[in-house]
Amino acid sequence: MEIDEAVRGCSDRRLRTKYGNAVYVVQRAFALYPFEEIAFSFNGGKDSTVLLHLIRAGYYLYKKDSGDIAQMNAVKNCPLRTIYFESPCAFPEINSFTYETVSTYGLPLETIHSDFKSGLEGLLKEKPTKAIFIGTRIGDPNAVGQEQFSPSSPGWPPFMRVNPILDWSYRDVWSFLLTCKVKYCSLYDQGYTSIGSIHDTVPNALLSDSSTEKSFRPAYMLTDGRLERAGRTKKTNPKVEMNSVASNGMNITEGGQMVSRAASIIVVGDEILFGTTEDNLGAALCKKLHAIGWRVSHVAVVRNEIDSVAEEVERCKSVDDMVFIFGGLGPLHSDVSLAGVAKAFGVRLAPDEEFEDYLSQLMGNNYTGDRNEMAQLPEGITELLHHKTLPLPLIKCRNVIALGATNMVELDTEWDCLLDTQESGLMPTKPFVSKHLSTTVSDVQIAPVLAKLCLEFSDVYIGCHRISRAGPLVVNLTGKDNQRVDAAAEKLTSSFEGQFSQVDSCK
Ligand SMILES: Cc1cc2nc3c(=O)[nH]c(=O)nc-3n(C[C@H](O)[C@H](O)[C@H](O)COP(=O)(O)O)c2cc1C
Ligand SMILES: Nc1ncnc2c1ncn2[C@@H]1O[C@H](COP(=O)(O)OP(=O)(O)OP(=O)(O)O)[C@@H](O)[C@H]1O
Ligand SMILES: [Mg+2]
Repeated sequence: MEIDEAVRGCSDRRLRTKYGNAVYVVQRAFALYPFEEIAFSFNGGKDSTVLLHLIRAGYYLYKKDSGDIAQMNAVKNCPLRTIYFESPCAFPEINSFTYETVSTYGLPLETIHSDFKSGLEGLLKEKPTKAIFIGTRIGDPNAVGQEQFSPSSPGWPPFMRVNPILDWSYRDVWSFLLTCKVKYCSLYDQGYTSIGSIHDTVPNALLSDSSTEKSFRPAYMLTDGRLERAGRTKKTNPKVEMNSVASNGMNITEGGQMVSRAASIIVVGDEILFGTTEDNLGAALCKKLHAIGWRVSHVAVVRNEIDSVAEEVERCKSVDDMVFIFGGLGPLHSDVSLAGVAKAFGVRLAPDEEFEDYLSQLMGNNYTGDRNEMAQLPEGITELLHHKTLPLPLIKCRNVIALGATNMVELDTEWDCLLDTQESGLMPTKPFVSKHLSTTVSDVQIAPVLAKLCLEFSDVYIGCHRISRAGPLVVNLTGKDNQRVDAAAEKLTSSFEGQFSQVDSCK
């Protein structure tokens, strides 16, 4: 079978893996559903062209595996029911390619002249249809939340959507089409990278050829697959969303500067909970945040477990402006932090080509394993924060930033990069001012005075700690308004004339 031979014989390991997974899904679909109750949704687009050839290969392998040797010669093609929703707004090139292709491959075509939903209702009424192959890929607006086998949505007629190329990237699609040397719609050679209707689709401006004004380079030359839909004028891919920063009601600006922002820190590490290692990065990050006027509301240490991470992220992301997460990043079994973040946001992990490029530049082909786990990032919510001093960009999922630092030096570097990168959202706010007052007055005497002071100065943080049970008590007054901190300190010291002395820090 020419497709199977072309891919298995090629040197592109990633393509071979993607192909293997996709034809496996195709074969399982043939094993699960009667052949006559499966349909193939084909529209002449590049993704459905890939799918066509995967279905042909998968069908061949399915027949081969089921020992149907007698039929093997006849299984050159796969006469699967094919549905095409034809629209008067389709490009003529798409129409002609669709008709030509079904004829070349002997596909029985059912053309539908209505919208998807009512067309499918009609189809299911007419003929039992249990499963439909669709060329949906991650990054398509309708792909979020889908799996390789996803039942149709509520409100839609009941069938199984089978998405064999769900995890394929733009580049995978072109590697496949070019490796297999199969025909695709001519529009893709004229700079179209994703094709909708004639009213909302133009060639992708990123492929415009500067030497000749009106010509465009072919679609396979687009290097950044995330810009595949740049030629689609109406619907855009919401993959990279604006930061959604939780409001804590304190983010008023003063002279253009944020007054207060709050962060929480999640440290992921079983070994910290076992007591075998100590976390010092969390404490260092608290200091750094404090130094730029951010309040840290919460530091948590959680297990290397998806649910533990997800629960903590879920709690923090909605109450704090920003959440920092340390540990549990990488290819090991215990590196589940990003899976936890994805779960907290209700999305799943999906391959990110750009991140994968960074990984392969850094580590060659050794990092991947067959499924490139390290390049899987939470789908639709991830932004990469680049900085020239970082070998790998930092990962930001809405208001959660994953830090890869494992020691102080690395933390210092990552921190400087975050401050230097506007997209991080880590803006310095009005700095805190603090006064530390030490006294030997007994707790019993000081308690009612401090309680009253807290009520009167609710905008000043008033905390106390002791170095030892018998030693002096240090009262810490921290706030954003110098005068208010001074006034609170004045009030406290005047209540205990001569019994307080100011110290430089908490020590
Ligand atoms: C065979 C088929 C099945 C579909 N099933 C669903 C579905 O279950 N739920 C849904 O919301 N949309 C469904 N859709 C619609 C797609 O989500 C999407 O709107 C469609 O592919 C158009 O994409 P476009 O708007 O980018 O052209 C289906 C489309 C097709 C062709
Ligand atoms: N008009 C249609 N008729 C039949 N199937 C369709 C139609 N439109 C979309 N589909 C199904 O939905 C899938 C996803 O559509 P989409 O437009 O994203 O991909 P494509 O058309 O194959 O490629 P491209 O992204 O380049 O347009 C298709 O591969 C096909 O299975
Ligand atoms: Mg299309």
